[in-house]
Parts: sequence; structure tokens; C-alpha cells
Amino acid sequence: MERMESMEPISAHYTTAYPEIQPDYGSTETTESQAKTSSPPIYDEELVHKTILVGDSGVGKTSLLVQFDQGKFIPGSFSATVGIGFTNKVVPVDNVKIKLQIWDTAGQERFRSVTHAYYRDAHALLLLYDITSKSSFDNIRAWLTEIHEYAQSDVVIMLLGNKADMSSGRAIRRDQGERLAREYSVPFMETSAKTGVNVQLAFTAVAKELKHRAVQHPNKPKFQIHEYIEAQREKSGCCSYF
Ligand SMILES: Nc1nc2c(ncn2[C@@H]2O[C@H](COP(=O)(O)OP(=O)(O)OP(=O)(O)O)[C@@H](O)[C@H]2O)c(=O)[nH]1
Repeated sequence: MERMESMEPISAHYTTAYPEIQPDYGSTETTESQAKTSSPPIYDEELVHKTILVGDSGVGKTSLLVQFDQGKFIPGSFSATVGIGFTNKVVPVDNVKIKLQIWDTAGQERFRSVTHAYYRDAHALLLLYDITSKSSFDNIRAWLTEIHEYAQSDVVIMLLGNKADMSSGRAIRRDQGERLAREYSVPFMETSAKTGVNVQLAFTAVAKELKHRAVQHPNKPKFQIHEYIEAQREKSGCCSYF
């Protein structure tokens, strides 16, 4: 297996040095005492949620992250990601700051054993396919098998059909993405790293889910990521969920 130290940084604003962050969602003791007093749970803004972008090479993982981080799309020749690196983003949710540490992985097969090692302590995985690439969609099942093998069972998973702006080259209908997402009970939406459609929504929905998991109050209804996405879909008329 390749050693992480030997890998090149993905870009200037990423770093390959990975400080071992062990997020703490709050001890059981705290949750129990909060339940007894019914006091509202307090979100710890120091929490860092490890979020990983995965999917075949070329589906647009780096582009999605650049669009989310910098609000821009850099067209031109495709340069495959080497290794793995992260960028930190703070997402405001309900007046608190959710810290996402977003890892961009290399989709190429030769890096697969390296990226597996990162799944173990991931809190969220954004799994991408390219709506113009049937093979990237067909490979989603294999990705989900790997995720279930290497990631924690309670990891937040979201399926994204990227390059939604390329309607003329579409190979996968939206309802095919919806059906696959329904089969695996994961939220789904189509995104475009080029136009920015649903890019903020994808990360915000994940941040909201992670926040609610961290402060889940026994007397309060569970946050429904599907309903949240549906509400947003009504506004943008663009995405689906399950
Ligand atoms: N039209 C369009 N092109 C996109 C979109 N997202 C990415 N691309 C293009 O697709 C190509 C691959 O994008 P990347 O972001 O490098 O793909 P990746 O998934 O990070 O690839 P690996 O690093 O090899 O895993 C690039 O030429 C991008 O410009 C999109 O939403 N729309």
C-alpha cells in the first residue's frame, strides 16, 4: 500500500498532512443529564466533521469542492487528483458554525487502497457519478459496497449526479438516480460544479444532518434530511431525495 507521506498535495490550498482528528459527539453522560433536565443541547463548535468526496475519476469531485469553497469553476483540461487532501469549510446552520473537513480523493483505481483507509473515521460521504457517464453510474453500487465495508455503519451518505448542466450529453436520467438512491435509502440530488446548481445545498444538507446528530435531543423529533432537501427542491425545482 502506498504511504500517504509520499503523495503530492492536490493543490496549494490543500494539505496532505492529516492531523488525526477524533471528533467527539458528546459523551453519553452529557446526553443523559441533558435528557433529565430537558435543557436544550448545546452544539460544540469545535467539532470537526470529516466529509469525503468519492466516485470514479472525472466525475467532478475536485470541481465540486472548488465550486463550494471558492464559488468558481475552472474549465479546461482535466487533471486527475493524485492521492488525497482536505480543505476546511465552515457552514452556518441554525446560527451555529459547523466545521467540515472535506477530503477530496483520487477516483483512479490505483489510489483505492489509500482512500479506503480514510473511510473508517468519516462522518459523511458524498458519492458522485457523472450524468453523462453510464459507467460512473454503474460503478455506484461497487462504491456503496466499499463504503459499507470500510466506513462506519452510521456514516451520512449522499448520492450526487454531477454535471447536470450537460443536458445534451446526458446518459443517466434523473429518475434512474432517484431509483438507485431509493434502493439504498440515501438522499439524492443532481448537481453542477460548473453552474453551482445544488452545490451549496448538498453540503448544507450534510452539515445540518451532522449537527442534528451531534445534539440530538431525546424529546425533539429527529432531523429529516430528506424533508429538508425536498423543501429546498420546491424552491429550486431541481433535485430529488429519498
Ligand atoms: N460541464 C461540467 N463539467 C464538469 C463538472 N464537474 C467537473 N467537470 C469537468 O470534468 C472534468 C473532471 O473534473 P474533476 O473535478 O477533476 O474530476 P474528479 O472527480 O476530481 O477526478 P479525479 O481527481 O481523477 O478523481 C474536468 O474537466 C472538469 O472541468 C460539471 O458540473 N459540469
